[in-house]
Amino acid sequence: MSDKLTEIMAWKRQEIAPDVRSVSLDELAQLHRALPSPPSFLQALRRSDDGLAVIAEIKRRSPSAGEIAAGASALTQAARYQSAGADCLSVLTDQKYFGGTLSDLEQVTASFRESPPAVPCLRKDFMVHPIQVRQAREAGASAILIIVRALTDEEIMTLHAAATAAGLDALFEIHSEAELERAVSHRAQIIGVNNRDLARFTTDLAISERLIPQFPREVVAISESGIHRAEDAARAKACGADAILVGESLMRAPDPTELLRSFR
Ligand SMILES: O=C(O)c1ccccc1NCC(=O)[C@H](O)[C@H](O)COP(=O)(O)O
Repeated sequence: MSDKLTEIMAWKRQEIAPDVRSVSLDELAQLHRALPSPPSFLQALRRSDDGLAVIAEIKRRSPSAGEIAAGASALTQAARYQSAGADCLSVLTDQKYFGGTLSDLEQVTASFRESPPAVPCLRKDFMVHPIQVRQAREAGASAILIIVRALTDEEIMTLHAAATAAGLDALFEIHSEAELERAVSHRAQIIGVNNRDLARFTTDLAISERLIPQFPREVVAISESGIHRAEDAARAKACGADAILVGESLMRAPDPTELLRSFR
């Protein structure tokens, strides 16, 4: 595992420790039945026009970029993405490294319920325990993130089962062939290639170009990170990506609608 990711994961385990308790699959299934069903993340990624789906990320800062949009309102940004026609949103809920909160996610999903269309939201955080899956479901998320390299197979199995019981999709994030193999062995339906090397903070779309053609046919393929312009999106599409996940360039764009259109 990379140094920064090791540091973030260690912090995350420490941060959630006070909230950790046993969370059964029954409890999550009951919660799922009690709450309104979130819109499907998986379905939104499978565009009927065969175009590239866009997952637009709300991200105020990051370890690699530093401040991106300090103090930006998650609600305002979500409304901009919604009117720009984003297929899904990714809402960073980690405070320490990314400046996000769970409350951002709650507010965004509530605003979509009040003013449709309800755009499916990924809880973008460093998941280590089913309690975070419960929080994600309560906050109105449609999906959670599973970073393959950061977790043991047992942890992945537990998180995946928890997500399924709670009615959430799981985005498996990978950066190598070995991680792809692990994601496939867990029957991942959605796999994202992170083009960012989390050790050196360089991004290289060639990682998507190498890995996505090796995906099983039925898996939804996402190219993540370092997508700034139409040509980057075209490269992702050309290697077989169904969707792209874009943070920094959309957060910095004076007009996300125009940039998002250019990606398609
Ligand atoms: O972005 C980082 O610096 C980072 C560092 C350590 C762990 C994860 C990190 N990023 C998470 C992401 O996956 C990106 O936010 C996402 O793919 C969007 O990337 P970008 O379009 O380049 O902002």
